[in-house]
Amino acid sequence: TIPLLHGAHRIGKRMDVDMNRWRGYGLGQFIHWGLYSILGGDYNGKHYNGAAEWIRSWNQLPNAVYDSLYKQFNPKDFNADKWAAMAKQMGVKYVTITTKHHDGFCLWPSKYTSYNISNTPYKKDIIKQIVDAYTKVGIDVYLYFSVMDWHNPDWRYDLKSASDTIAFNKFKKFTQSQLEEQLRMYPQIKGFWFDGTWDNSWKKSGAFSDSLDQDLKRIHPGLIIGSRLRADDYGKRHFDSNGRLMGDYEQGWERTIPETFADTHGNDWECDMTIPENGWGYAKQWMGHWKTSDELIEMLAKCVSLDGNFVLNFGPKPNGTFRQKEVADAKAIGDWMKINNTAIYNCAHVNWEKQDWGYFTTPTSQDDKVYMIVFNVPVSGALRVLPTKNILLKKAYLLDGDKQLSIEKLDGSAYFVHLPNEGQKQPFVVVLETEKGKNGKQDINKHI
Ligand SMILES: COc1ccc([C@@H]2N[C@@H](C)[C@@H](O)[C@H]2O)cc1
Repeated sequence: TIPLLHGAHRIGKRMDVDMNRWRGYGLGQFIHWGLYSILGGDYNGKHYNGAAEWIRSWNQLPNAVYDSLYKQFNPKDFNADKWAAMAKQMGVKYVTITTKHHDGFCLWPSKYTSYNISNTPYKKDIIKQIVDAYTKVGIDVYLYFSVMDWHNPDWRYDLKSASDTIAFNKFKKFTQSQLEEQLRMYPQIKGFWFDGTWDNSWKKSGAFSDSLDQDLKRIHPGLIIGSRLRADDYGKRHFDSNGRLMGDYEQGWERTIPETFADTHGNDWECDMTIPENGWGYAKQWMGHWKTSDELIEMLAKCVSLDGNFVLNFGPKPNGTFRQKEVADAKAIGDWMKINNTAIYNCAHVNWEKQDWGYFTTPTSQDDKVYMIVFNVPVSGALRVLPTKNILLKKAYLLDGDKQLSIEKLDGSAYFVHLPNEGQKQPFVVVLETEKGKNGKQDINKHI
């Protein structure tokens, strides 16, 4: 291996109580809210089709115009308790909220820049209200923080001169000050979600990213930080020059989900997903296909079946309310979770052969129980199950209502679980109770 000072300092998963809680969340909410929400991807009646929170960077409008939007920010209908209640009904266990996106505007009253919420007509601390309201209903809070800051004159994309280095050193101090300020002001938070760390200036700041990670965790033991913060001695990100994950979980699955367990490299990971095709901040016109709640529930099941968490993004309007489609999806997911969350919360991957009807999960607390989250019922109504060697199926029943299902032993160690022929209209869960077989020989293959 390559000797590294600022590579991964841990091999394998974090197994402390905070990370075990993170591992069991299953479902989270992302919220992107800021000055970009005012424009919603439009300017002067023209709609631009990039991600709406990036409008400042696409030169659709003069920077000065964008940077004065804070004078209009006054979300009259914002009510953090209503946001938290919607999230609670949806069944999310954690929320990640933008405190500062790439545009540099701070939703909290930072003392390190005047470009913050206290200088808007709204004045009040949005982050504190959200942290308090979500914590009150038992949802853990994580803070999104963009390192890249288009508003700060000391930000640099690359370090090409002594003056770049002097400016960027000031910028790094500013960054650390803002993060330590957030830890002091919002001690209830459980972690940071970093973004904006792909440029050369940060790739050349591996030592700083390592010391920052350690400083924040020293101030706030148990803090959870994903793999998008750090760069190693050679500018490698997420995985260091020896291929080891730098961070408490793999934070790279943005609008995409691993296909197989192998794709997860056996790490903890999180998928962050938009309901439209792309775009995180409020957009008046959403791009492409609007995912249905059934599609979103299947993505959630797939993530949990592969040992990941599924985090769904919401982009509130400038007045602090959510668009109708987001409210409807939160309700539909919540209604499904109310019945089926046993197969999601504190569940993990099952290393049985993947089947077409859906996804397996297993409760981390019980290894003799397996859940089948069924999306595609075959016309035969027979769901094939191929456990790993020496695992036998004892019982099968519907999670919702306990109706017993008949199990048919097939050749080898496979089974059919036969469904009743009432047509389920929603994805549903079958519970399997298993037992270890005598370590007798498996049936030989009769088709010699
Ligand atoms: C293709 O490059 C990017 C860079 C940043 C992003 C940001 N990360 C998401 C979580 C949003 O904050 C988006 O603006 C998306 C795509």
